[in-house]
Amino acid sequence: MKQWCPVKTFESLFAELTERAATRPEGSGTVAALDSGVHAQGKKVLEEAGEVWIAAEHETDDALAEEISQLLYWVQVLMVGRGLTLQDVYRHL
Ligand SMILES: N=c1c2ncn([C@@H]3O[C@H](COP(=O)(O)OP(=O)(O)OP(=O)(O)O)[C@@H](O)[C@H]3O)c2ncn1[C@@H]1O[C@H](COP(=O)(O)O)[C@@H](O)[C@H]1O
Repeated sequence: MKQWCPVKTFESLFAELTERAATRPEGSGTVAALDSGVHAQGKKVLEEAGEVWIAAEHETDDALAEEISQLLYWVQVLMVGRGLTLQDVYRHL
């Protein structure tokens, strides 16, 4: 039988990463990403942004979507690391 798989959203991923930061489960890549510090996180944001740009110019829609998902993840890691909430960002939209 096929397992039910909830759809992940920007908000639910942020909640998941916030929970990882609080509980620090063993083997979590997010915990390692948070521990790597703001300088390393910022470099990942830039790297993923560059990959989004390249994918937008040269790759398929699906490849572009995957790169965008990675950019969103690293932006969220940076936010959680700095202690920003979604509301801190949304109030500027
Ligand atoms: N959505 C993500 C996610 N997106 C990107 N990444 C990480 O970001 C890195 C992407 O950087 P790289 O570009 O170096 O990765 P790559 O494998 O070389 O891929 P390409 O960009 O070259 O295609 C990978 O190492 C991934 O581990 C993510 N790591 C985790 N998540 C989600 O975050 C949640 C918590 O994850 P854990 O903390 O690992 O439990 C889970 O829902 C995960 O699905």
